[in-house]
Amino acid sequence: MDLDDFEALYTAAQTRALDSCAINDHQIPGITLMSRAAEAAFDCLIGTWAQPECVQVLCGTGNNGGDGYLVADLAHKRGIKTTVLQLGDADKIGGDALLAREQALANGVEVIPFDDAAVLPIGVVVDALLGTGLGGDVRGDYAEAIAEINAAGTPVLAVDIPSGLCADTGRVLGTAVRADLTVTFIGLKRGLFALQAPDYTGELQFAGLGVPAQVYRQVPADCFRLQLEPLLDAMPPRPATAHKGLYGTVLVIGGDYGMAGAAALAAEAALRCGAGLVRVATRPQHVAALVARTPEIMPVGVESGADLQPLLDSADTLVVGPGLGQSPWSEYLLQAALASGKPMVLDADGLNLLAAGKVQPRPRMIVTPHPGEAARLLGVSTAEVQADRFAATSALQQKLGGVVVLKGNGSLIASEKEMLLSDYGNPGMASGGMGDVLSGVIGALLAQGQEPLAAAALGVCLHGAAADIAAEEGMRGLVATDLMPWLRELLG
Ligand SMILES: NC(=O)C1=CN([C@@H]2O[C@H](COP(=O)(O)OP(=O)(O)OC[C@H]3O[C@@H](n4cnc5c(N)ncnc54)[C@H](O)[C@@H]3O)[C@@H](O)[C@H]2O)[C@H](O)CC1
Ligand SMILES: [K+]
Repeated sequence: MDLDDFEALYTAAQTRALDSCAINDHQIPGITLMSRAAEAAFDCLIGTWAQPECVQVLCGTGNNGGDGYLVADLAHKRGIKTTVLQLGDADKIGGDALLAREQALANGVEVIPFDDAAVLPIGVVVDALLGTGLGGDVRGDYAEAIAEINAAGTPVLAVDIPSGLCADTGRVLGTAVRADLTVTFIGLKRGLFALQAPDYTGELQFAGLGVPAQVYRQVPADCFRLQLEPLLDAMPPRPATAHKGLYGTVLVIGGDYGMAGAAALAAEAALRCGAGLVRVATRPQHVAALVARTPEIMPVGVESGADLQPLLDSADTLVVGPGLGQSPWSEYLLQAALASGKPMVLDADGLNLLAAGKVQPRPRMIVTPHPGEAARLLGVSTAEVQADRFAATSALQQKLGGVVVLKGNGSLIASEKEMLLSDYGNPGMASGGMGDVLSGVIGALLAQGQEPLAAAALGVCLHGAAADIAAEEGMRGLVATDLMPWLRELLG
């Protein structure tokens, strides 16, 4: 996998390092960067809303506010009625932000203390309150200003990041601006793609501000935003001499009483993603139903060790967990699967048995927890996992080894060295069975020779992209089976 194919994502600290590298090592003055940021934001504003009747710019006392003053200056010069509502104590403004404020004032821009004004429900509002300098939950007037922006009912452009959104995690820190458009500078912040961020950023535009490429080599990123196309290119074309033996045998292990459907979904997804053969080790009572649903899969009823071993021997890849349950039967099957040493995707109840200490992890697994399963595996609350998904995913990877997929908005895929983010997918995926399909997708890609990280990355993006197409007919009522035709179409 070539990470150069993907956009780098940065933390707030890394973005500040990019800024200072551009300023100190490449002699681009901070005020020049700020002017370029303002020009980029203003161009997006005009490009989106043409000539608004007025522009209200809410400015904080830091450099995000500095950007805002220069946006106001540009709007004023364009003949647009412009007002700056200024938060905080003007005496606190320094550095480049002070230069920007002085420039706007000198050019006749109206600047009013926020305390003496209100956000009016007219024109376009520009949010230049808080950027990457946000520290902790939004305090005092800033919270009030955000509430007024969100209540004004006008189009909102957020400068760099919607104020109140954490650039590192995507969390809303108390409150945040709901923007229609966010123009972010120099580096894509990873928080713009995680958790609730899409509900707050609106359309996202990036402006590099003419920072030399060398700066990005001097400040390396440790997280990358996946794109489906380059990952698909890694799947080799099928030769004329293709036969099913070339594309691996996937063994799905699961489907305890009442949960045969989970195993069926994983098995069908594996077939739809190109596995050569798919077998299912499940309760004997489920065999007929599974065959009836998908005649191409080969379910085998297992109750004892003797039954399972031949299936493990003939499999290239295991998908353990869909509908596995947590009974003694479940535990036995998982123990045997782990002992086989075969490449494995471990999901659902397989993860819960692992978290309960019923089995020990082994290297080279791909685990695919949702936040609750990750929380159990880490011994923390789900809220703690969601509070910093990046940290939780790294911690779980360090604990288990192998590859960890933390599902949810902005799914994360981590190996020992890499952290990858997929922002494919949509809220319609919040329905039972989606995780079972994902585990089958990844199992099929592993069986076809993809390395674990590549199989997980492609599988997550494929799964989310298929759901995005299926959701075009409506998010509510989107079910896991709806993904099947699109998995096949996207893989080609
Ligand atoms: N560095 C550059 O050359 C460029 C920076 N850009 C813009 O600058 C901001 C980052 O600016 P910074 O001064 O570091 O911080 P902020 O303006 O984001 O905020 C600091 C400001 O806010 C107050 N504050 C912090 N936390 C809170 C809180 N929880 N509640 C209330 N108030 C808070 C703090 O007191 C400061 O006054 C970056 O995002 C870009 O927009 C240029 O774009 C590029 C050049
Ligand atoms: K902002």
